[in-house]
Amino acid sequence: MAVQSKLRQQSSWLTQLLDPHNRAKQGLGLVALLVLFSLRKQLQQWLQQRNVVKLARARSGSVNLDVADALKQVYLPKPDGSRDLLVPNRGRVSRVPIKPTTSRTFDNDYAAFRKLPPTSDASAANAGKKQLSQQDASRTQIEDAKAMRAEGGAAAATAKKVGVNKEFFRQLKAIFRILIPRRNSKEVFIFLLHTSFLVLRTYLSMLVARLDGIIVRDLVSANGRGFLRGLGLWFLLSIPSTYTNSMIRFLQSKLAIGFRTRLTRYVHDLYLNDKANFYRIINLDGRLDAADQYITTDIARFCETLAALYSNVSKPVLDLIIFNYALSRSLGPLGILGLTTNYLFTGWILRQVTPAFGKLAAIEAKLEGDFRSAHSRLITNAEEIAFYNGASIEAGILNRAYIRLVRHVNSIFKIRIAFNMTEDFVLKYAWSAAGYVIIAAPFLFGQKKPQSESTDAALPAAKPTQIDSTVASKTESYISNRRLLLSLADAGSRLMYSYKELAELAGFTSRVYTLISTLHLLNKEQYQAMPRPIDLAADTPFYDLGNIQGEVVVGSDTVAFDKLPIVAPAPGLERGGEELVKDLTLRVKPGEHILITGPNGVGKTAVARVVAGLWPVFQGRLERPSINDIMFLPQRPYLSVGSLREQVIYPYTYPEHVASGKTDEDLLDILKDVHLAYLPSREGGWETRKEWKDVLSGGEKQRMGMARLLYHRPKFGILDECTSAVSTDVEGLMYAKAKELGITLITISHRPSLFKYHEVLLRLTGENGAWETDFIGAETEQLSMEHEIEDLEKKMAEVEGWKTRIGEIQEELSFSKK
Ligand SMILES: Nc1ncnc2c1ncn2[C@@H]1O[C@H](COP(=O)(O)OP(=O)(O)OP(=O)(O)O)[C@@H](O)[C@H]1O
Repeated sequence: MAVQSKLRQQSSWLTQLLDPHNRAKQGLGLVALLVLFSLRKQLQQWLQQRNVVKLARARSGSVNLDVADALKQVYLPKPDGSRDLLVPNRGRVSRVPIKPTTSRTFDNDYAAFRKLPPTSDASAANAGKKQLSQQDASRTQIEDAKAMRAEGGAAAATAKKVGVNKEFFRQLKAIFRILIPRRNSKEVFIFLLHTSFLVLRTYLSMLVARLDGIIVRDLVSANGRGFLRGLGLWFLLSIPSTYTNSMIRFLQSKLAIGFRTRLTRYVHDLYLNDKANFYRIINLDGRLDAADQYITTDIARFCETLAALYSNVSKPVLDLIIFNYALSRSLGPLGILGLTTNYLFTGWILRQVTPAFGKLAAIEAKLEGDFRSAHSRLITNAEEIAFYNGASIEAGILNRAYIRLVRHVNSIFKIRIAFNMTEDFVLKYAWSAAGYVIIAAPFLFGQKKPQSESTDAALPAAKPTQIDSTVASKTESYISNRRLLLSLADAGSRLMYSYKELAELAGFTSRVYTLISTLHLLNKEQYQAMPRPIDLAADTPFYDLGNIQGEVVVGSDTVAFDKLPIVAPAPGLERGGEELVKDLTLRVKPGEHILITGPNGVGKTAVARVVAGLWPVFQGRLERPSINDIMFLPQRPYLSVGSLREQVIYPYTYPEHVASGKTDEDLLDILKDVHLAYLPSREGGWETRKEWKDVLSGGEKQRMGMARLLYHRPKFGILDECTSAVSTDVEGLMYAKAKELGITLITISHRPSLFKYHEVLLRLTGENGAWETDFIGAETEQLSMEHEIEDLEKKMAEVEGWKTRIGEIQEELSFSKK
């Protein structure tokens, strides 16, 4: 009998805890809790396998690679066209499959991103540009004004209307296409799991509130056993509660990193494709200033804020619903009416005092970007700046960028003082006071017993106590309600904090959207269109990036220009692009080597830019070979991060080099041709990895550029003063070798000594875009030879003078010794 009563007592006790009105739901909750708890290990394993680095697949992969192999190459191509990124990791090699975003995906997404936000950096830039045109801008003025724009008004004008509005939700919707591309994306799974844990946390909070009340009730009624049992259950509850909390944080981070990976890959695929959008964004567009800041920092902050926001919003919303429901059963309709009025009124007050956090966040991000790019410029040009002793002026530029950032951040801090005060007062004090009043009313005025009391009375009776059971029951009810109210206040304040985060998210969303939108537009060659100035004479051509009419034929076996003006683009400027060469008409057939000369700044490199597709063909027609048959060598050779071998084979990857069938011996032969054969032994072999741009001299770098040409053997080579730092004798040998390999040379140079390696001369005169061609036949070549002979004879004539001077010096020295 005693045992039975004990059992009954215990079961009634548990029943009270697990809300007698909702046993089915509670049961389900507990089951879910247990299932999640037991699946913990499997879940983590699954996440690791799928997302973290996909290491396991690499280890058991069909190709066994060691770290040395992974250092040789970045990617491993696969038969289906995708590639595995090789990541050396703790002495092993991980293979991370990289599936490039398809052009179909980009086409599908284009419609969602084609509308650039009306008030972004673009508007700031345009505002500056408009001022410019009024000043009849000369090039210097343009540069000055560009600097002013970057320095001054841009930040203030940035993202004027950024905030939680319709535009924000439109942009967020567009970005979600990338974040969650499919219904079965892994982020959906993480999201659902995250949501389950959030629900579980709220459920556990309710159990804690209820248990709290029961413990105090047992305490008040001097029920020692009940109290101890409650304490035991309290610790038991702490296990799932702490686990739930850490899982929420874990899944939130997973969601953030998952989003970031998706966005970064998408942006990289759009930024670094064959259309060279990374070049266009700087040279053919004035809408963004520092894309690196957008890609590295803004995307990361956007993803972190978004992932955090979900748990920060959903948890308090869920809490508000569930706790209000629970309270409504204790406090009755009048209590709920009081609570709702309180929420609405205080919410309205807070809305009034909330500053425009979105706009502030966007400006802060822009200023951070400016500060960062100032540092990047210093690193890129460290040697030049050091030679000029330009540290102090650079310090000024950096400090100015930093001070502008700090001033802005400080102003945010100040704005926040008043807001935080109001927020704290409302959420901590006003809400608590309202809570006290609502709970106390039934007790003080005794008009109505709290409902929970009657509910409890309906339960199987708790152990009879010596103390007045009404007091115990009232205390229990009070403690439970008080805890629920405190949790409600907490949920409310978290919701308010989330609103702040939502506003900040609007700022980051605007930046990320602007980046993706600009890249999409550039990818479709949609540049900023400008209207033709009214005062422009009818016969003056107007080259607007929004109106490109030229035709480009890729795949031809010649390089041909047909009435093609070479125009320096001027993104967003009202006067349009500047015509450097007028209607160029010329055909370069294989074997017809051509030399382009002309004064500085006339547009020689511009011709190469147009052929390479970096600058648009505004009018006329261009024919050029496909990308594999033409190679461009710039004046400043770029040296990549990688081994010595990778410097020669650039832009080939190691597998492409292996597939080409060329060996290290072939590479050494090439280095011999450019007089760099000493490099592999001097630098410690082909695998040596160094910061090559600092290791090699100016002339060595240029010879490395020529080595690349001899390695790839394209049909055409466009050489833009790429041997200006190489001695003339070695330069001649390299040109002869290139011709011997069948490469047709289109050389840009001022050196007459190069005439003899070419058949045709294109001279750009710089007078109203005029140009002329000439055959470098015997006559021209002889003329250039004669020039050289003349030079040498002049020098020979000076020899006698130098000899006399040496004699004089020696005489003076012997005289001074005496
Ligand atoms: N990205 C650009 N946007 C607008 N104008 C440019 C750009 N790059 C160069 N220019 C301008 O185009 C003109 C031609 O430049 P280009 O580099 O073709 O000269 P160049 O004839 O090769 O001179 P040099 O002999 O000094 O190398 C110059 O006036 C230059 O200022």
